[in-house]
Amino acid sequence: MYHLAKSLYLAATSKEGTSRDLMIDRIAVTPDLMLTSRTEYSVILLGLDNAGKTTLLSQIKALYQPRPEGAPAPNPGKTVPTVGQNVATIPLHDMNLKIWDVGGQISMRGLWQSYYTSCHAIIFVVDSADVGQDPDIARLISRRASSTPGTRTTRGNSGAEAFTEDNVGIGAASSEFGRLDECRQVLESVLQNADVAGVPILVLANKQDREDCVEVVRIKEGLVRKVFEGETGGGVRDSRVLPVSALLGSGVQAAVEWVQSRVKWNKEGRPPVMR
Ligand SMILES: Nc1nc2c(ncn2[C@@H]2O[C@H](COP(=O)(O)OP(=O)(O)OP(=O)(O)O)[C@@H](O)[C@H]2O)c(=O)[nH]1
Ligand SMILES: [Mg+2]
Repeated sequence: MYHLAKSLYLAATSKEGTSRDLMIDRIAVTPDLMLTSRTEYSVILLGLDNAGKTTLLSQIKALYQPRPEGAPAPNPGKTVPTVGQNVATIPLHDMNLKIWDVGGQISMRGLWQSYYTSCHAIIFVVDSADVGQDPDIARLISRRASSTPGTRTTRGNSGAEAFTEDNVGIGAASSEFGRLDECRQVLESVLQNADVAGVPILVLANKQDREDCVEVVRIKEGLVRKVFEGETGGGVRDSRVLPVSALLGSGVQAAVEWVQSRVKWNKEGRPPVMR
């Protein structure tokens, strides 16, 4: 009787030990946990409404997020104007990128600053088909000065005309410069914000697949370089201008890789979070 009880006890305890070990093993290799217990950097997508931020996020998800075998790739072309935010966690080999896509309509832009203190990089998306064929902000400013001598206009902080829902947006009357001036003002206001001082910025000249788009070099020289070198440029930071088509996916991988390298370089200034 004693021997029977002892062997039953040993069998019970050794089985318990085995199953606990197995459980620990299984927890250690669960893919979900591997995803969540990693270095995480946050990226915000900014830019005017209709620039292509949500399309870009969908394309990044389609390229980087694992999906069940046989599942169709999501169609990044179907979007509605973003009210609020979309967010996705993108697993890369050495980090997770948590990408926040926030609405670009005027009424949404006030929310952007609540993302500034915790972001590690900014992607500013420009619609390359809506900045005119010669997107040079110097021309824009001199044209405005000569066409309105002595007239008074409503001005924003940086001397630009104040934009309202009525005079801008995709439904507004088109001008030779498209939405270049609005884009300049919005980019300047982002750079000027002290909460994003030193944060790397990638400017994407999007919609490069469209026939009426302007080349990335024109956007870089005429808009981005002038804004960065101007008095509202906001100090020293890593920056780059790249061409993409969020719709077709071209250039998207290079954009993600640029962000991936820069958040690491800047990790002393903005350390990642561990999840
Ligand atoms: N041809 C072309 N169209 C694009 C591209 N990217 C976006 N679009 C189109 O542009 C429109 C607006 O795209 P969204 O991604 O919704 O723009 P958004 O920046 O998120 O706009 P908000 O949410 O209002 O801030 C949609 O019709 C997209 O299909 C692109 O690379 N090429
Ligand atoms: Mg959107």
